[in-house]
Amino acid sequence: MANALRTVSKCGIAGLLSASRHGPCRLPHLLGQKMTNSTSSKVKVDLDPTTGVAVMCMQSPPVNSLNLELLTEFASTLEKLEMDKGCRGVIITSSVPRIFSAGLDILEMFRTSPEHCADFWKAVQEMWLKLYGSNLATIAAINGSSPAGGCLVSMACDYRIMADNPRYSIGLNETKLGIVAPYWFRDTMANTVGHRTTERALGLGLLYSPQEALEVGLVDELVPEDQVLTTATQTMGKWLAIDEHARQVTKSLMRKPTVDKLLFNREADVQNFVSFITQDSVQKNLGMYLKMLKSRKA
Ligand SMILES: CCCCC/C=C/C(=O)SCCNC(=O)CCNC(=O)[C@H](O)C(C)(C)COP(=O)(O)OP(=O)(O)OC[C@H]1O[C@@H](n2cnc3c(N)ncnc32)[C@H](O)[C@@H]1OP(=O)(O)O
Repeated sequence: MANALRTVSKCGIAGLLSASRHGPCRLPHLLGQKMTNSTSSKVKVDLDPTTGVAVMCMQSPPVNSLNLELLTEFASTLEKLEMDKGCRGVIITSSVPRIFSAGLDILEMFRTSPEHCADFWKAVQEMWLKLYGSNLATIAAINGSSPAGGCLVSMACDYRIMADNPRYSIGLNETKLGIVAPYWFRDTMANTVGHRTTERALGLGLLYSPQEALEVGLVDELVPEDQVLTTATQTMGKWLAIDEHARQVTKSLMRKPTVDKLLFNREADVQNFVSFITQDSVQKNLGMYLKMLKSRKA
């Protein structure tokens, strides 16, 4: 156990698990790797070496939809920060005006091959495992709308600060697309807002206004739009003031059972996703939803 707890500080909750079941955590080449500032095409990283706080900014216009490329970059960026001894906390935000993330990129799931759907879903799993299981203190600076997969990213952080703008919304609206949020989306929400609120939110595919999201506990704080990032930076100070080992082990105690559920069933979850999403009726629903998105513009 002592070894396992030491491993958690390098590899996150998934690392704790892989250390106990499968030997040391994956990607050993990243151990000790330093990451200061980087601008890959879809994720910009700015690590302040004096505070150890990195800002990870999604920059994939028009709506930061989580496609295979963005998901892969997101996960690998987070992994590098996790391994960087100079990094202790990450703030996740967006550079796209009015949008945090439009959620999973529907075009990755619409009329694509089963093989592509499987690759895409593995990338969604990987992003969530890395973020929900991260040892770093994580704060979502939600500076725009955040439906479905965008809400998942927010909920996977330790703390959520949202811009107080009634035009923005956040929630798991999958049923509105005629699709079903998988159990680990549900679990992440239930761990955040409780079972009954999740049941209602998922059943009705609710997108909450920031004020409603605050009332149900889906976000922790609302601030004026121009103060989202500064508030996130100040709040990060509080998380980093806690003894690091105590904070990490506590986070692991809270999240590990949820992480483990997926970690031990990844392949079955991929198969479930592929057989669900490739059904004609589901494809028809996605097609209608895409059409609706486009017709709103006309
Ligand atoms: C077992 C299955 C489980 C699967 C779990 C699924 C999880 C998901 O995340 S599914 C995705 C759910 N997302 C949504 O429902 C959001 C849809 N988008 C919107 O509501 C809006 O686009 C917006 C509020 C995010 C932004 O609105 P606005 O600024 O007015 O921008 P447009 O609507 O004009 O969008 C611009 C452009 O982007 C396309 N688009 C928007 N969202 C997506 C998306 N999630 N995937 C792919 N493409 C998206 C939209 O169609 C427009 O395209 P063009 O008309 O070609 O410009």
